[in-house]
Amino acid sequence: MSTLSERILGAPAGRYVDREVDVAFAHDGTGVLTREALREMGVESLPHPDRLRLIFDHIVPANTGTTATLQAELREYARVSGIALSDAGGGICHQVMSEGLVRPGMVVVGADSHTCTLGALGAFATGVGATDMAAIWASGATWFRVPETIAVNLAGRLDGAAEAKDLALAYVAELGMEGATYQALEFVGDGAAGISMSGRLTLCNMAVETGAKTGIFYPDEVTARHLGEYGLTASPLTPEDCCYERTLDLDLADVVPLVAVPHRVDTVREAEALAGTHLDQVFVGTCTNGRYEDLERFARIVRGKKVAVRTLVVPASRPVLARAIATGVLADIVEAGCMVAPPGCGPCLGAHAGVLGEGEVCLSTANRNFKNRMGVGGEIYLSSVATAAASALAGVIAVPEVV
Ligand SMILES: CC(C)[C@H](C(=O)O)[C@@H](O)C(=O)O
Ligand code: SF4
Repeated sequence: MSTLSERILGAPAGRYVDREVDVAFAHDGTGVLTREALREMGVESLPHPDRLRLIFDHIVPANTGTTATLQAELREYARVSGIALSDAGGGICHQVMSEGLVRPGMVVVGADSHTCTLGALGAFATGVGATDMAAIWASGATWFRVPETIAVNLAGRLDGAAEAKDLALAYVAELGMEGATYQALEFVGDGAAGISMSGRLTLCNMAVETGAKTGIFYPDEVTARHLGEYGLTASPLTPEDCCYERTLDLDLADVVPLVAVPHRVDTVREAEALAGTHLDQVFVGTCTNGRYEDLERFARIVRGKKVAVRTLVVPASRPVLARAIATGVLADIVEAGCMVAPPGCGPCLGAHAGVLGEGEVCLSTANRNFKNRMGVGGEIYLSSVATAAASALAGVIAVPEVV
């Protein structure tokens, strides 16, 4: 009787295993460092370039000459070494990978902490540092300590204005920022089946905010439907009754709109308690909440109205942007007075396009609200898309209505 991580890694929790890696990716930031580490290690050719990917997303388009030069060098490196490149504007690495590049049962590593997002597809997906990534690129394999698992047992259905992001904030608050260090979170229970792939990606995305190695869903009909869009298939797997370190029971019907307050992700309050809080900016996007389903929900709320505060919407990938254009969702967002920036991380980590000034307050749909993250002296509140949309219209934090 094993957890899904144990089944994929092929050994019981606590054991160290060497595993071939199915896909290993880095972005424009960590890619530069990975390239540098490979140079220092004297590695010239890579054994499996077909399993590697570079995805430009963190600072796109480049914001300075230095960034542009580094990106140009990395672009050239990808070309000569045969590594597939998703260039600026293609989207955020985790979103790009979720669009047909990851299948259940795969071992996926990314040089970015939110690689756990891809556990939504039933893969064992985790983040590593750039030096580890260089070793993986050089050898095609790495070691893992098979994690112990916490079951997040979901019952019922989300209702009212609550969405998967509120559930994510609820479990992060419950476990705390170190509550699952080096463990895996397995999302199980009847309630898991009712969560869309977009919602699952949001839930797994935030696993690392509890210190977890990964978050993971069992492949089921929702997974099969998602993969089917890319011509891929998946066999369903069901949880075995086993060996969890602990079980966190959550009733989805109890989840209400929540907001994480500065400067900790696990300091969460009901949106209602914060209603009226001053805002200078609303930011909708990121690997947490920049998918089509998110943009569509946002558009449904702001359609035919005008935002009352600076609002920035950043699609998570080019396909997300293209679909939002095709369906009219983007026009609704633009007509409501929002700015739209090219697919990528946007201002999530304070590098460009939407950085906060001293004392400015942002309500963001991202996953981290650490001090100074979006700009020195800025304050970040984290919420769902619906709460962000209601707040953008109100100009202050507001509770979303059921739509
Ligand atoms: C820049 C990068 C290494 C970082 C991460 O790994 O998470 C970033 O994506 C973030 O969200 O803080
Ligand atoms: S969107 Fe934000 S959290 Fe996600 S990878 Fe980019 S910087 Fe990191």
